[in-house]
Formats: sequence, structure tokens, C-alpha cells
Amino acid sequence: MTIEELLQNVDLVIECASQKAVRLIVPQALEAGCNVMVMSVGALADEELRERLFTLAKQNNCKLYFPSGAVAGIDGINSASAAEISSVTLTTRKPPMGLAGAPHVKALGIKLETIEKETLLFEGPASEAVKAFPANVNVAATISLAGIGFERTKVRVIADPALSRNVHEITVEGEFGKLTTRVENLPSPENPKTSYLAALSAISTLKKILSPVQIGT
Ligand SMILES: NC(=O)C1=CN([C@@H]2O[C@H](COP(=O)(O)OP(=O)(O)OC[C@H]3O[C@@H](n4cnc5c(N)ncnc54)[C@H](O)[C@@H]3O)[C@@H](O)[C@H]2O)C=CC1
Ligand SMILES: O=C([O-])CC(=O)C(=O)O
Repeated sequence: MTIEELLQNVDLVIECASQKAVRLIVPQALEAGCNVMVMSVGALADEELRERLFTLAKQNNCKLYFPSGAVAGIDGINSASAAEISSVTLTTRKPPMGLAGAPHVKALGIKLETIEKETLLFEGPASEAVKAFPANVNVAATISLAGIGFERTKVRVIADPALSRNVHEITVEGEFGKLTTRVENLPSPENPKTSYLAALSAISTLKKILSPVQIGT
């Protein structure tokens, strides 16, 4: 089938390809009346695209789903955002080769294979982090959407050769108090850049969509 034909025959489109694919497919899917689950959430750092997708979803009465992906704590951030949140920080640690191919690594000529100790590669707002590491910190975009946006959400990316897991730590402070989560993710069997939990979160979101019982925010 062509994409156009496909979109006439499905209820839900699951994007699990790339940020580029989000721009290409998601507007078209929403215009065709499909609900859409987005995994390459980093694409939504682009304000114009974000507004367009949210407007299209509303106009076409569709749902846009952003699973928690490779992190824990989106439920808490959702709840916290019903009141004032003062700060959100994500610290991502990965084995150096899990960051291979990232535009930031290429632009700075960072030699990942020679990193011998924990090294801070990036510190800045989520808006820049998702462009610098499009295949590594989509979670920063999900956190931004749930919390205080792409400019106020701070991100640190650390390469650590002592690690065999992808580690994401989130700290949130606000009127509710303080929240800290830390996940030590095993990489996906087929792709070390991606944590297994991210794939599981897509499955869990599918189950949540279908279930009459909704648990967690
Ligand atoms: N939200 C989150 O927490 C997480 C998001 N991700 C993101 O989810 C996406 C999928 O992750 P993986 O399965 O590990 O990636 P992957 O690289 O293993 O697989 C992506 C597949 O999509 C295909 N693809 C890419 N662009 C395409 C296009 N325009 N049209 C058709 N096919 C296309 C590729 O050829 C590849 O087969 C990635 O963008 C990744 O960065 C990954 C982990 C966590
Ligand atoms: O899977 C992970 O650990 C996180 C990831 O790649 C992403 O957010 O893009």
C-alpha cells in the first residue's frame, strides 16, 4: 500500500523511526484522522511543528500519544505541573559508543573510543540537547512537554566508559516538593543507543489506550 492508502485503513500510527519521519508522516496521519504515537519526541522541540501537530490533532479529533520512553517519572511531572514547577534537570549517562553518530559528537570531533573516564559532553536546554543528540535524549523532549518546556528543562549528557547501561536521572522541584528518579536501562538487544524500557513503554501505552482502567497520571 502507499502511505495514503495505509492511512485510510488504520486507527493508530506508531512512529518509531526518526525525528525526520515525524515531520514526514505525523501531519499526514493526523490529517487522515489517525491517532498517532510518537517515539522520536525530540522532533517536537521545533515550535512550529509542535503547534502544527497539536492543532491538527484538535481539528481532526485525534489523540497524540507520547510514551514515557526510557525514563521513569513522567507521571510525577504531569501531576506536579498542575501547580508551579521551578526546575527540571535530566542527566543522561551512556557508554561512549552508545552516543556514536550524534551531531554534537561529530561537530566537536569527539573521539568516543578514547574516553577513559566519566566525561561531560553537553550541558544546556532540552531544545539544544535533542538536536545535538537526536537518537539519545528524546526523553528530554517528553520531560519538556510534561513539565516546563524545552528552554527551561536543563540537560546534561555524560559519556561513561564504566557503564554498560543507559542511565537517566530526573530531578524536579516545585510547589509539590522535590522528585528524583533514576533508571539504569539495559540497552535494546538490537540497538545499544536505545533502552529496552523505551520499547516496553510503547507496548504499555498501547495497552493503556485499549484498557477501560487507567492507572497513573
Ligand atoms: N522516547 C524515547 O524515550 C525514546 C525514543 N527513541 C527514538 O525512537 C526511534 C526508534 O528507535 P529505534 O527503534 O531504536 O531506532 P532504530 O534506528 O533501531 O530503528 C529505526 C528504524 O526506522 C527506519 N527509518 C528511519 N527513518 C525512516 C523514515 N523516514 N521512513 C521509514 N523508515 C525510517 C530506520 O531505517 C530503522 O529501521 C528513534 O528515533 C529513537 O531515537 C529511542 C529510545 C527512547
Ligand atoms: O533509550 C534511551 O536510553 C533514551 C534514548 O535513546 C532517547 O531518549 O532517545
